[in-house]
Amino acid sequence: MVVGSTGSIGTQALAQMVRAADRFVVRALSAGQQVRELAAQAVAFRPDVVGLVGAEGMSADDVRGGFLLHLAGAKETAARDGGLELAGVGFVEVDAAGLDEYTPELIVGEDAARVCAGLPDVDVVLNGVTGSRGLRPTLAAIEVGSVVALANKESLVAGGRLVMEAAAPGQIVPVDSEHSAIAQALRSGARSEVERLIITASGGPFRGWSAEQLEDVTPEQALAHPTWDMGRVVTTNSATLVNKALEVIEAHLLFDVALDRIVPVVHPQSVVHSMVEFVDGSTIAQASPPDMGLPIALGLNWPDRLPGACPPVDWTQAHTWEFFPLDNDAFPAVELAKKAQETSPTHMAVYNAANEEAVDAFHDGVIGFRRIVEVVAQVVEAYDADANAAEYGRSVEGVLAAEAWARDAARKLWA
Ligand SMILES: NC(=O)C1=CN([C@@H]2O[C@H](COP(=O)(O)OP(=O)(O)OC[C@H]3O[C@@H](n4cnc5c(N)ncnc54)[C@H](OP(=O)(O)O)[C@@H]3O)[C@@H](O)[C@H]2O)C=CC1
Ligand SMILES: CC(=O)[C@@H](O)[C@H](O)COP(=O)(O)O
Ligand SMILES: [Mn+2]
Repeated sequence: MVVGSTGSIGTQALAQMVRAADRFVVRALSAGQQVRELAAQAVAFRPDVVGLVGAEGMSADDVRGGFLLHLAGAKETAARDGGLELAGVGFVEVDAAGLDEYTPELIVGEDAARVCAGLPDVDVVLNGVTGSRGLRPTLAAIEVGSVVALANKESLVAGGRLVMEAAAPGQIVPVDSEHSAIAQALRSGARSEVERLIITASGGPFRGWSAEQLEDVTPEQALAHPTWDMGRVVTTNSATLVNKALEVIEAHLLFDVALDRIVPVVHPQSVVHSMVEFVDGSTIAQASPPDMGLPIALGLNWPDRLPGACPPVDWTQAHTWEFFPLDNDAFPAVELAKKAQETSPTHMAVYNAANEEAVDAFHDGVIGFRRIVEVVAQVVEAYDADANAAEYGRSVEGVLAAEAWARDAARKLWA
């Protein structure tokens, strides 16, 4: 099943499932507000269950009504055209047999993703939701024993050890490109032979810029990622390097490697997705064009590869791959995260929540680009004084309380 099926990761996952239709049956789909798109996806994939949060202020009845209306429209189109054009997926052929009678069970409300993710007898739950709202769905899937193909890094970073301790070994399969690359490279040696993890970063649209140059950056500039086409939050996080900060912590938790042995390296081409250095001086890199099709397909089908998931590097052409150290002065987000992770079990939940608030404020024109990471730093520093920091890390409710505190503290900075 796919949580966040209408997003960038979700639609690319559906495209992979269309390509390898003999291997996948979609049991459930869940989305936020895109009712029309979800209804079309439902008609194309015929899940038993769909989940919808719905737009703010809409009643559950209105959301249901809207969905059923769009479902009827999508059925009509599919019957007429023999299929449906889905955003981010392409044209999907639809079998007319049983189409009229098809109506999925519909779960509506803020909890819809968690309910869908927690359905029993599902092999793999792909979590493609954005933000730490993905934490409960991740935990629900783990609890019922499904494999979690995890794109939603925030749930792991915010939940921390809680998530890793709830999961059985191998139950979380990384979809994030860097972590998929590391998981692939780790197959080259024993865990005891691993020296360091090298996480590549594109450097974002402002690679090489000084702190002063970053002062007047606009949302439009921040969303112009040089190599990847992704959702708004992760793209903004790439520009501030907060994405790399979250990914360093994600790697630390997933692969149980100490923070001082995880090295972020700027690689503007985004072809080497990360590397593992072994004790004998050998470095194993995973390379493919910047296309999430590969890590998504591998995450859904782990440990087996899906043929044709993405085109390979064209080795008949000349290529230049560059690697540079990170500029921690202009982009302090990674160092800040390492310190936060070492301070308490909930400091990264606070870091991430403050960042989510600051990213929204930046896009709303309330704060400037550089303020995003400054806000995160201020909120994390203020949290040091909270006597409950360690206690919060022992339960989901505690993590959510720490997050709520952080969101409030962040908003007060520009109120
Ligand atoms: N995009 C990429 O290439 C990569 C993304 N990632 C990670 O994957 C995750 C998803 O990113 P991306 O696909 O870019 O994000 P998008 O913003 O494109 O998609 C987010 C999805 O979450 C859904 N959603 C929004 N609010 C809720 C809610 N309250 N409950 C349930 N679902 C909700 C959205 O639904 P709707 O649109 O219907 O409102 C949408 O389907 C992030 O954690 C990101 O960091 C990691 C590596 C690469
Ligand atoms: C595709 C993917 O995994 C993103 O998380 C990507 O890594 C973002 O690029 P940056 O390296 O610029 O953060
Ligand atoms: Mn990534």
